[in-house]
Amino acid sequence: MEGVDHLAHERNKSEFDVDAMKIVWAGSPHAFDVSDRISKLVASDPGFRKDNRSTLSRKELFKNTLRKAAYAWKTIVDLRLSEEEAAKLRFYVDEPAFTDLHWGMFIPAIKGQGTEEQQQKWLPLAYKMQIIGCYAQTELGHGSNVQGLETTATFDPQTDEFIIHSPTLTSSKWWPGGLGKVATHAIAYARLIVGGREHGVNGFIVQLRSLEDHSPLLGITVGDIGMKFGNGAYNTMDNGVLRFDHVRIPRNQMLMRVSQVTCEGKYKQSDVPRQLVYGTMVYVRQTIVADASCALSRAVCIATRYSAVRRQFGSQNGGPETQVIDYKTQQSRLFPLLASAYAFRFIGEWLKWLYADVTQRLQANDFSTLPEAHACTAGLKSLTTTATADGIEECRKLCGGHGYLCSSGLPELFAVYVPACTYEGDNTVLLLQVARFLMKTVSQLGSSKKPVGTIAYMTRVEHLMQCRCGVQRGFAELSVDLVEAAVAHCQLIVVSKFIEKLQQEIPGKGVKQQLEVLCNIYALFLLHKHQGDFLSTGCITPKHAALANDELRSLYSQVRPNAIALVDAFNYTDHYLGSILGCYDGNVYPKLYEAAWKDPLNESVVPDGYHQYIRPLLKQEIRTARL
Ligand SMILES: CCCCCCCC/C=C\CCCCCCCCCCC/C=C/C(=O)SCCNC(=O)CCNC(=O)[C@H](O)C(C)(C)COP(=O)(O)OP(=O)(O)OC[C@H]1O[C@@H](n2cnc3c(N)ncnc32)[C@H](O)[C@@H]1OP(=O)(O)O
Ligand SMILES: Cc1cc2nc3c(=O)[nH]c(=O)nc-3n(C[C@H](O)[C@H](O)[C@H](O)COP(=O)(O)OP(=O)(O)OC[C@H]3O[C@@H](n4cnc5c(N)ncnc54)[C@H](O)[C@@H]3O)c2cc1C
Repeated sequence: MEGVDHLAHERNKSEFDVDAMKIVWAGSPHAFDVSDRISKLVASDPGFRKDNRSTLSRKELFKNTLRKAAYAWKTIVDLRLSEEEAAKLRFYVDEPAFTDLHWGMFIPAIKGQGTEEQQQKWLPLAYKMQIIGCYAQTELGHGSNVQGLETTATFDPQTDEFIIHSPTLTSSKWWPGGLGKVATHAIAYARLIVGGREHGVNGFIVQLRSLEDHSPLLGITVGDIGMKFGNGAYNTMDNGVLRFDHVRIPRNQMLMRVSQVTCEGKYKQSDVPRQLVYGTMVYVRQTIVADASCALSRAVCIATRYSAVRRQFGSQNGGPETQVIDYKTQQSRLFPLLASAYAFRFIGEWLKWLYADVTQRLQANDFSTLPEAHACTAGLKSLTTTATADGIEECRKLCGGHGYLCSSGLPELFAVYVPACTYEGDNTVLLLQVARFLMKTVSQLGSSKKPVGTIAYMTRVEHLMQCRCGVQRGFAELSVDLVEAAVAHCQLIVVSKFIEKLQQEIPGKGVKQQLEVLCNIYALFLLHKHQGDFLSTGCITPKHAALANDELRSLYSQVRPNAIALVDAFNYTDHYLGSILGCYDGNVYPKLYEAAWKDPLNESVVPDGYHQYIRPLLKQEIRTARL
């Protein structure tokens, strides 16, 4: 039935003020207002239609993305949207594009690693999109090992230029988004060579394509690396390959905040740490953490609404069957994900604060919190993206067979999201960085350097002092355990920050109580999942483990009447969700039925290929049967 809210009875059950929860989710009344306005603007504009992505060929898909990006830019300019509104527009347009790398990495790299002069020259062009940039770091042979990159940038004092060169096949740049077909410029990372001496990897602004006709400049070979996982999904992005054949660029196109090369060919290092060359990655990891809650909450919203619509078994005297959301097993898989979505929302907020704080300190030449910021961004990026990718897949399974249909929105969401476990640092490689930071902290326990911030708890964990000799046995040998320790450390941060959030004043009837329930679910579910570790280390007794389990069951019952309202609080439009199973009104079956008939395969009753392949088969069977 059109216009009927099939989930109204669920909404009526809720015990808290959903509008107040929407503000908590958005971060502030202002953030809610911007998000609400822009999401409706995108949803109501046919120019941002996205329901046909999975049926387009790669070429059609890519051209459509170019159109959308241009249309989005025109909307931003025509409506004079603020930076915050433009970022929201990008979010709700919901289509990875070259613009992500331009705004998300190229511009931040110039801001973070360029001198004042370089920023003044390049940023105005980039802000107006008169040049389009990408971030070309990864090569065919090396991604994680940044120091292993092979591209060279050799200074030529005769001409005051750098010669950028790809000496081997494996030095070809490989993966950068936006590079394949669009970017006019790249921040290319290369080994700096001055006067025959190497000075590590640095970033260089290199023009790739003509600003007149888009053809590659002399010495540049560039193209797309090909189809990626899933239909639609990340194939809207032109991840590229790039080779340099002795490409010359002016000296002042080396990003010179961290180190400089003079026209006489002198190499100088600033008094800022070399690791700032990696600063753009820290920035993006922080944004990826903030984004994880969006992707997970979207999947959870779909699975929760559908679980309330779907009924299987349990009919009594001809009455309705049981809603699958009422099965305890369904709740035990779904509600921890709902709790995780909220937990990641708050950890994303906190990390944003931490990043702003470290940025401010760096500007004042205080580098003391950089290692912690690196460990937090790396570790939380790893934790939240792994949990989100796994969570989206679990939501697909929670939706049974219909979850496997593209119209559920879940296959594409998974395919778009899962590379987040790899890009901006492979998740295991990043956890090893956290482990290294933790072990460094352990080695300093007992010295005058007291751990602060997220590692302050270490002074209270006495047995860590005894661990020190164990780690000396070899980091690599113990790396599997160290990675587990790194995850545990990051989980502790997530739980602590959720608890801290609850210590703040949170207005709205019942809102805080709901968040307390979710926080307890998040923490107790972890305890339950890892009870073997907790028991074997004597942190809990079997009685504690059993109590935790009982408490979890009770918490799930408390969430149940509020589940639909808790996902309504994400305030997602049907356009953004892109899912028949997750539609607001819960009118799933008629919509699924209608959508099936719109599939291109159903355009004709008899399929193309019938005369060529089906009919001859059938005729052959008849002949065989007659024999
Ligand atoms: C539709 C159109 C709309 C238009 C709308 C327009 C408006 C739009 C507005 C906004 C849109 C914005 C959208 C943004 C979205 C962004 C999308 C992003 C997409 C992502 C695409 C992907 C990009 C990439 O993948 S880029 C490549 C990333 N590569 C990696 O991450 C490589 C991983 N490897 C490393 O990071 C390192 O090599 C390493 C850390 C693993 C090891 O490095 P190494 O040099 O070997 O270092 P090591 O010896 O281990 O350590 C030396 C010491 O340095 C410390 N350290 C390491 N890294 C860092 C760091 N980053 N910061 C600080 N310190 C670091 C390390 O701990 C060591 O310290 P110690 O004290 O010596 O122990
Ligand atoms: C969709 C997508 C978009 C991307 N966009 C960009 C971009 O815009 N710009 C850009 O420069 N790059 C980009 N990349 C590249 C990306 O950053 C790298 O792929 C990523 O950093 C992982 O590096 P790798 O491919 O070298 O993996 P590898 O390091 O080869 O990883 C392979 C395996 O080895 C393991 N491994 C590696 N090193 C260690 C170690 N020290 N100890 C233990 N295990 C280890 C890993 O855990 C993994 O299991 C993109 C990648 C993808 C998938």
